[in-house]
Amino acid sequence: MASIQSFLSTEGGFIALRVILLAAVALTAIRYFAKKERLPDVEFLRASNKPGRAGGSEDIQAFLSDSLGTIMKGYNEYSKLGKHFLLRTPRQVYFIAAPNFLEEIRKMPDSKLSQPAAANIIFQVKHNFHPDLEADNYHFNVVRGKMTQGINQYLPDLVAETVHAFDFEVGSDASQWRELRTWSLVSKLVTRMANKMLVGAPLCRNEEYLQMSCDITPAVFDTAVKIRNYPDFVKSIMMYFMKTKEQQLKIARKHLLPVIEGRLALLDNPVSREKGNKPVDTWKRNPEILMQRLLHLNVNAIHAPAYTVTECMVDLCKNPEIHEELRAEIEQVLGKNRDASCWTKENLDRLVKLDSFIRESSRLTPISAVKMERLAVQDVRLSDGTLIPRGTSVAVIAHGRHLDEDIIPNARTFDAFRYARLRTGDEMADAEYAFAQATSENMLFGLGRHACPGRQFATALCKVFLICVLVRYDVKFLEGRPLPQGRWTQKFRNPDTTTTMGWQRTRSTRFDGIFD
Ligand code: HEM
Repeated sequence: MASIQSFLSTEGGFIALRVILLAAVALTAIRYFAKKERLPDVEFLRASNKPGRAGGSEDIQAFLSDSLGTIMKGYNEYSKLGKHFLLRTPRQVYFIAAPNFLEEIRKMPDSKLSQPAAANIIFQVKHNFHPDLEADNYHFNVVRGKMTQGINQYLPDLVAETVHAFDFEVGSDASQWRELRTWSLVSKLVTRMANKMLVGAPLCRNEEYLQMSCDITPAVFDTAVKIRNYPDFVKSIMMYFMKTKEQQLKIARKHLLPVIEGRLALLDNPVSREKGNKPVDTWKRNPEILMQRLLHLNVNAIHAPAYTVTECMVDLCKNPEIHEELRAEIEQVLGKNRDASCWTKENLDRLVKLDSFIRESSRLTPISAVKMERLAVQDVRLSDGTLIPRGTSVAVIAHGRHLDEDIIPNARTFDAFRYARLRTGDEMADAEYAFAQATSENMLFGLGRHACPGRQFATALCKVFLICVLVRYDVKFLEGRPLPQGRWTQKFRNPDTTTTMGWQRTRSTRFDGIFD
C-alpha cells in the first residue's frame, strides 16, 4: 500500500492515475449508453411534457427541486389508485410498488427481491466497510438478540450515562436559560447514549471517538453516493481519495482495535471460557473486520435516533401544552419506586402517551419518504402480471400512507396522543399502536423480517432521552429566534441543523429519586 501511495504521489503516478480514471469514465459512459435499461412495463411519473432524454432530465430536475411534492404526486396519482409507477432519480429509476402489493413484497424471499442487496448498494458496503459484510451480516443478530432482549439488564446503565451526558452537554445551572443548537446538541447526546451500548466505557466518553462516531454516517452516505455508479475497480481507486472517510477510519482503528484485541484475548483466557464465553470461529476473529462490523452498526444506530429525537424536541417546543400530560404519565409510571428499579422495559412500555408522541412526531417528520427498498436479483412477476426485471430497485411510498386522510383521520394535523387514545387496554391488540411496531400503517422502521432490528433499543433510547428532558429541564423556543424548517433532499428529510432552543434545569423536586 505504501509503495502504491509513493508511486501515486510522483508525477508519473499522477498521470497514470488520470489515464486510468479517464478510461474508466469512458468505459462507464459506453456501458451506460449501450445498455438498454430493462424496466417494468409501467408508466413513469412525469413532471415534464417533453419526450425522450430531455423530458427525463426535466423529470429528474423536478424531483431534485421538490422531491416531497414529486413523491406525493406519485402517491396520489398512482399508489393511492392501486397502480405501480416508475420514479426517476439522479442515480436510478425506482419501481414504486402500489401499497396493495405490500404483503406480496414483504413475503418475497431475498433470492427474488433482496433487502440485503439493496442495502449493500445504498451503503456501498463492500467499499465503505469490508467485502465480508456484503455476504454475512451476523452483527445484525447482536442487535436483534442481545441488544433487544437485554434491555432490562442495561437500562439502568443507559440511564446513568444519559444523566452524565446531559450534565456534560447541557449543564445543571437552574438559574438561567441557555440557548443551544438543537441538532448539534441532540446528536452529541444520542451518540454518547448509543455508544454506551455499542462500545461501553471509557470509549463512550472519549471526545475524539465520539466525534468520529457522529461524523462517520454522513461520510459513509456521501462516499456511497459518489462512487455507486462506477465499476468496482474505479470505486476502489476513488476510495483512495475519500480523505474524510480515511481520517475517520484512522481514529476508529486507534480507539477500537486495542479494545477488540483485548476482548478477543479474554476469549482465549481459560478462566473467561469457564464463565461460559463461547470460543469464536477463527474466521470471525479478524479485529479489522470486527471493527468494520461495529462501524456498520454505528452508522445505523446513531443518525436515525438523532433525527427522530431532534424532531421530537422541535415538537415539544411547538406544543408546550402537552408537557404536563407527559410529565404526569412519567410521574405515575416511574414515580412509584423512585430508584434504579423503576427503569424497566415494562415501565417504558407503560408510557403510552410518550410513545404516541414519538410515533406522531416521526409520522409527520420521518427520516425517509420511501421504505422497503429491495433489489430484484432475478426477474420477478407480481400476482397482477407485472414483470420486475432483474436489477430493478423497488420501494413503496410510506410517507404517502402516513399522510393519507383515508387511512389516518386528520392526517396532516399533529395530534400527540392519537395513538394512546386508540389503545383499549388489551395488550395484544394495543401493540399495533406502539412506535416500535412495524405494520403497514407504521412503516417508520420498514416492514417484515427486514424491519429495523434496532427498533426496540431505539425506542428505549428515545424514551429515556425525552424523560430526561421532561423531568430535569424546561425547554422552549426563545423569542426572536427563527423556527426550525426541516428540508427534503431526494427521498430523505433532514432536520434543521441551524436553529436553537432554550434549556433551563428545573428546580422542581417533583421527580426526585427517578434519576438519582
Ligand atoms: C428511530 C430510530 C431508527 C429508525 C427510524 C430506523 C429505521 C430503519 C429502517 C427504515 C431500516 C430499513 C429496514 C428495511 O430495509 O426494510 C433500518 C435498518 C436497520 N437498522 Fe434501524 N432505525 C432506527 C434505529 C436503529 C438503531 C438504534 C439500531 C441499532 C442499534 C438500528 C440498526 C439497524 C440495522 C442494523 C439495520 C439493517 C441495515 C441494513 O440492512 O443494511 N436502527 N432501520
